[in-house]
Amino acid sequence: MLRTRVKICGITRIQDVEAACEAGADAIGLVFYPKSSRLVSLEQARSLRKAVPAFVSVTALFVNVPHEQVRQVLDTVGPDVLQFHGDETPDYCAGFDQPYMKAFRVGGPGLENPQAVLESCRRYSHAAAWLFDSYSPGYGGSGLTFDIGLLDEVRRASDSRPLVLAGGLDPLNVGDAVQAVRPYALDVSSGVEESGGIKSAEKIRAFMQSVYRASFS
Ligand SMILES: O=C(O)c1ccccc1NCC(=O)[C@H](O)[C@H](O)COP(=O)(O)O
Repeated sequence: MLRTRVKICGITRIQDVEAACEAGADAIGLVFYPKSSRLVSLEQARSLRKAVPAFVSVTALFVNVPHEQVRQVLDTVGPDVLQFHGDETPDYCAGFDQPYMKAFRVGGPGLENPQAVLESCRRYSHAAAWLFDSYSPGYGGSGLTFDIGLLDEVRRASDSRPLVLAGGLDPLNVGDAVQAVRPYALDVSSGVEESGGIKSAEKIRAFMQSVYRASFS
């Protein structure tokens, strides 16, 4: 059995890249959403990317940006995976010839029941993974949890993609979430932070320890 993979999202500082990688994170996320407290500039993103060791991947997160903006990040930063967290269409997401994750804001409009969640996901059949976050008036990184029962149909479906669980995870609740959902990976931001964009090495370590424990129990 493999340990559930972990992405630490919304990193803005080199020391947080180091803390995440030393604790065993599999991926880090860089946020290119202007309204986010975790927004990074292209220059910042390039420096952070260089600090990431081999075998740890880098995800670039966008919300409803023009195609050219994603291209610019691909060309200058070189992320491994794209994460679309807004209302991007399947054609748009597939248009970069790059692995991508589509985020679904579970419990929000059109995603209020398990069947609707599955139908929505199936539109993104080319996605490398489907990411499930809670609905919030902003687009994500809210620290809010959602009813994981809404993922029942997705978990049952035979054509499901790797499932990434997000939304309000922290060192205390992640163990139960892993055991209940058995996702491919977890994505966390607020739960390992001191404040917006400032991660806590201690919370990251505690989060990883909880994930290790739950993955093998
Ligand atoms: O982090 C942000 O500010 C953000 C802004 C807009 C869209 C998504 C954003 N973050 C996404 C994530 O950090 C994670 O994928 C996920 O939403 C978990 O966030 P959290 O509930 O804070 O752990």
